[in-house]
Amino acid sequence: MIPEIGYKIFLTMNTLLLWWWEVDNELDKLACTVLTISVPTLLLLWYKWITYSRKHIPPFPPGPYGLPVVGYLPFLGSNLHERFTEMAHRYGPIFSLRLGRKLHVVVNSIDLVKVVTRDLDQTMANRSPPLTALTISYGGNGVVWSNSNTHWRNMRKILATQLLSNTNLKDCQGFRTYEVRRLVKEVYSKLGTKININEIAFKTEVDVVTSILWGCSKSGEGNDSSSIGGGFREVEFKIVKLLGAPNISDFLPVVSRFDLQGRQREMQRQLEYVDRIFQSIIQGRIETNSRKNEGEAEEDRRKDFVQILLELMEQKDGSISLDIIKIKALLMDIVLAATDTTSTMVEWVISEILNNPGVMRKVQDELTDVIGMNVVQESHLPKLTYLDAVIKETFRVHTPVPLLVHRYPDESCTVGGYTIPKGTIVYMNVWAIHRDPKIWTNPLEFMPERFLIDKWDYNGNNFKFLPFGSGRRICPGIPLGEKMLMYILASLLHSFDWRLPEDEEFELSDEFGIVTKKRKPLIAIPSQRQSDASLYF
Ligand code: HEM
Repeated sequence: MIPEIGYKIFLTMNTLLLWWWEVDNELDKLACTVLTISVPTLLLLWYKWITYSRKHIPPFPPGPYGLPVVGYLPFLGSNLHERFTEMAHRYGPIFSLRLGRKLHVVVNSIDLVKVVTRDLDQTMANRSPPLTALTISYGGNGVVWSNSNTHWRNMRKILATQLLSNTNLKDCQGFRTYEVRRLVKEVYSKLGTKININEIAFKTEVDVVTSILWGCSKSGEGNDSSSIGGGFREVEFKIVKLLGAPNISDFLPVVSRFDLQGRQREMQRQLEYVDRIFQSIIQGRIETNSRKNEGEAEEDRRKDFVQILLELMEQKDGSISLDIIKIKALLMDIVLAATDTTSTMVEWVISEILNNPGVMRKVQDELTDVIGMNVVQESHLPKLTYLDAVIKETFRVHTPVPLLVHRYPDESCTVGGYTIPKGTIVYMNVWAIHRDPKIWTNPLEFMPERFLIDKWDYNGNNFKFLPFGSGRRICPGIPLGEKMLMYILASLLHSFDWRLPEDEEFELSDEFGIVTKKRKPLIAIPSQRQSDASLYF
C-alpha cells in the first residue's frame, strides 16, 4: 500500500517538473531557472532568519503558570507586597505573571529598578489606569493616572511652579502653623483619653492642603465653611481601598461592562461626593471673580491654587490647555495623594516609637535640646536630625506605597535579560528592596541610627531607599509631605507623652492597598509633657 502511494507521489512530481520545464524559448527557460534557484534559497533564508531571531529574542521573565482565562488571579491572595516578595525568592529578582489577559511583571532589585526608572524611564513612563482609577481621576485627566504626554508635563509644571515651589510653600507657612497649633490644642482638650492617631493627623493634613488649594474661599482662618467635611476621611479610605483592590473588569475586558464586583459603581458614588465639594468651590470662585470684574472692591490677598488654575484656564495664549474637568482632576490628585499618605506615616512613626522605648527617649531628648520650653516652629525642623532618621527608618520598614504606582511601557524592551512586551504592567517592589538582607543589616529591626550615617534624601537617586519613587514619575509632593510629617510629629511628641491603652491589643501588621496602612488603627493616650500650659493654646 505505502510503496504504491509513494510511487503515485513520484509520478505526480515528475509530471509537475516536466510541466514546469516545458517552455518554448530561451527567455522563459532562463526565468524558470532563476525561479527554481531563488524560491528555495529565499525560503531557506527566511527559515534561518526566523530560527535565529527566535533564539535571540530574550524570553519573558520566569513566573508561575496560571489557569486558562483567569491566569494567576485566583492564587494572589490579599497582601500583594508580601506575596510578590515571596515569589521573588522563588523566581528571582524579576518575574512575570498573567492576570486575566494581561501580563504583569514585578521588579524586585535595585539594579532592575534602576533600569526601569533611569535607563528606560521614557519608555516606561506611561500608566495603565485601572477602571476605578479612571473613574476617580475624571478619565485620567489629572497627573497620577495620565500617560506621559504634553498634558501630564503641563500639569507637573503647574504643580512644581505654582503649588510646591519654595516661594509658595513659604507663603503658606501660616496655614501649616495654624492647623498644627489647632491640632495641639485639640489633643490638649482630650488629655487622658483614647485618641485615634490617624484620624487627628488626617484632619490636620486635609485642612492644610485645602487651605493651600482654596484657602481664599474659607471665610477666615479657622472657619470651616469650605472645609471638605468630616465624612471625607471615610470617603477617601473607600477610594484608596477601591484603587488597591483587584477588579475582574481590569483583567477580563470582555466582562468589564457588567462591573461584576460593583467596584466601578462604588467608585462613581465616591466621585459624586467629592465632585459636589469641588463644584461648589469652583462655582463660588467663578461668581466671586465675576463680581470683582464688575468693580466690587478687591481685597489684597495672595492667590490660592484654585484661583491660579482658573486664571490659567482663561489665558488665551494656548500654552496650557485647562478646563473645569482638568482642574477638578488635579485637585482630586492632590487631595488624595497628600492626605492619606501623610496620616498613615504619622501613625506608623508613633507606633514604632511606642514599640521602641529607647527610640522614644532619644526623640524626646532631641526635642528638649532643640526646642526647649517653646512652641515647635518650622524653623526648628531641620535641626531634628534624630526624628528625621526615625521617619526615614519608618518609611523603610512600613513603605506606604510599597509597589509605587505601576509603569506601562509604550514599546517592547529588555530588563535584566528578559523581554517586557509593550503594554505590560510593571510593578516596582520597593517594599522588598527596603527589607532586602543583602542591602540592609538586620532589615527587620527598627534602627533609625542607620539613617544618621551618610546622607539620605527622598529624591530617588539612592536606589536602596525609594519611598517616593524615582525617575520622571517621582512624587512631586516631597517638599510638602516631608515638612508636614516633621511638623506634626515634632509637635505631637514635644507637647505630649503618649502611652498605649492597657485594654487594647498592640501590633504592627499592615494591610495592602495602593497606600498600605496599619491593619489595626493606633489608639494612644496623651498626657501633658510641658509644664507651661500656655504652650498648648
Ligand atoms: C508622605 C507623603 C507622601 C508619600 C509617601 C508619597 C508617595 C508617592 C509615591 C510613591 C508616588 C508614585 C511615584 C512613582 O510612581 O514612582 C507618588 C506620586 C505622586 N504624588 Fe506623592 N506622596 C506623598 C505626598 C504627596 C503630596 C503632599 C503631594 C501633593 C501635594 C503628592 C502628589 C503626588 C502626585 C501628583 C503624584 C503622581 C506623580 C506622577 O504620576 O507624575 N504626594 N507619591
